Amino acid sequence: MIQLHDLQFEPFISEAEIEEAIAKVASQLNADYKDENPVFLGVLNGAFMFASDVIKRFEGDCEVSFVKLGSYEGTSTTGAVKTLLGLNQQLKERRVIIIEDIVDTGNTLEEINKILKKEGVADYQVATLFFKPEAYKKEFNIKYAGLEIPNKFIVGYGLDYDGLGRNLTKVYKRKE
Ligand SMILES: O=P(O)(O)OC[C@H]1O[C@H](OP(=O)(O)OP(=O)(O)O)[C@H](O)[C@@H]1O
Ligand code: HPA
Repeated sequence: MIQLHDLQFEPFISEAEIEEAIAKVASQLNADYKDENPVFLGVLNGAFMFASDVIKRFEGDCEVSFVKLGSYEGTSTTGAVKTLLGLNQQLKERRVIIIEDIVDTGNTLEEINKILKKEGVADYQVATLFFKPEAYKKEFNIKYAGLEIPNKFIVGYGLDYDGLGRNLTKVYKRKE
């Protein structure tokens, strides 16, 4: 059990399970994009760890870029996704893979959809380490999902509770 701010969290997903999920996504990305010179677009802050681990396993040429979006306060979404750091690279006619730590309600993804449509990319897909199907309310298909998880608030491996917990190497869920 760990404590972050006022809340307690219990172990939920082990390092081995995370490793296996990363390897699965990496092998799918290698199969689909190896000769495509894609752009990996990481969504900060949460995706920094997954981006590093999955992109290291990519075996073709690729480019890496980041945007910074935010919408969570405490353990819930505000519903308003703010762009805190926008694109700094031309993505016109490029194949883009959005790298997320988690897709939850899909609000963040919807905002990125808008950004990428304006850029005129060739196509884009999402690769996320964690996916909460019960919480997801949008149409866009989540093609690459490492692990589907129930609708619980989690921390660790990039994910935070009010700034804490991103450095944890396994994932914890909020104690009920
Ligand atoms: O599908 P959604 O409900 O939009 O949730 C997913 C988003 O929420 C988290 O970001 P957050 O807004 O907490 O910012 P952070 O990455 O800086 O922690 C996470 O990193 C995803 O980007
Ligand atoms: O379960 C979560 N934990 C931390 N941050 C998040 N952002 C969306 N869902 C989550």
